[in-house]
Amino acid sequence: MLEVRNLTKIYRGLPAIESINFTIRPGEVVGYLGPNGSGKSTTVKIITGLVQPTEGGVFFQGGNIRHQLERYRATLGYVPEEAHVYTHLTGLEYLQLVGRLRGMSESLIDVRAHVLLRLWGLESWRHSPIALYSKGMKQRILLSAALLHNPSLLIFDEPLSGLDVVSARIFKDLLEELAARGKAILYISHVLEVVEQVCSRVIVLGKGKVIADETPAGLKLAMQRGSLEEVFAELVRQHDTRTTARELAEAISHA
Ligand SMILES: Nc1ncnc2c1ncn2[C@@H]1O[C@H](COP(=O)(O)OP(=O)(O)OP(=O)(O)O)[C@@H](O)[C@H]1O
Repeated sequence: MLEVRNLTKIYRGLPAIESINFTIRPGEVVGYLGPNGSGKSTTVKIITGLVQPTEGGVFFQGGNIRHQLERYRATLGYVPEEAHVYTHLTGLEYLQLVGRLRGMSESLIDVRAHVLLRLWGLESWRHSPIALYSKGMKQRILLSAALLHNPSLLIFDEPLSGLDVVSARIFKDLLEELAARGKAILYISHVLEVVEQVCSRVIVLGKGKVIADETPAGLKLAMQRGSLEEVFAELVRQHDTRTTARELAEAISHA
């Protein structure tokens, strides 16, 4: 469904990502992992059509997204890590705004918004400004906004951020339901324990390049490691974290 082909982005002469290739098929939940600065956000900005690549392209159902940006965006649901929400709007007004921007009919917006608000436990807050919502409530509104138009491609960047245990559980089960309904899902996160639970495949980035694209089980087997976290540490050759932690603690205790 989504094909990222030979994607390169150069900022000020330096590559943020270099020759990235991968596909996401319907029904797949693909984890996109990498250390800070490895190029995850840059890839997502290009996939969502916000930034143009220096080379390569993103193809949705065979066509380059640049030639069908509006139609493509209508099939895309995106939950960014740091969202700018109009906090003076109520939860219901925000969903109505998002639905109108996506060209949905008023009656469909009304039905879907009420169901989503009820299922996320936000019904009694629907007429309150988002400014009064807790972090987890805001996150549930963002998830609702991404799902409102029933997109076929979903991109979630740290979607569990701020969610309590029950909401996080609902979200993880929801991912399974959406995948079973043929959605293609890209899941960006540093929480590898969850990635291992929810992703059918993981792509690991290191310094702007894909260094692994495998199932979590395949990666663990190939690298003879017990958890995805150990595989990740090995792949990106993270330095000795214990020593760095000790040096940090010592640095602040010596004036
Ligand atoms: N607008 C920009 N101008 C210049 N350099 C940029 C720009 N955006 C990103 N970069 C650089 O590109 C590289 C990749 O950054 P990116 O934000 O994609 O990484 P990331 O994997 O999302 O990191 P994090 O996990 O910290 O969010 C970094 O070296 C970053 O400094």
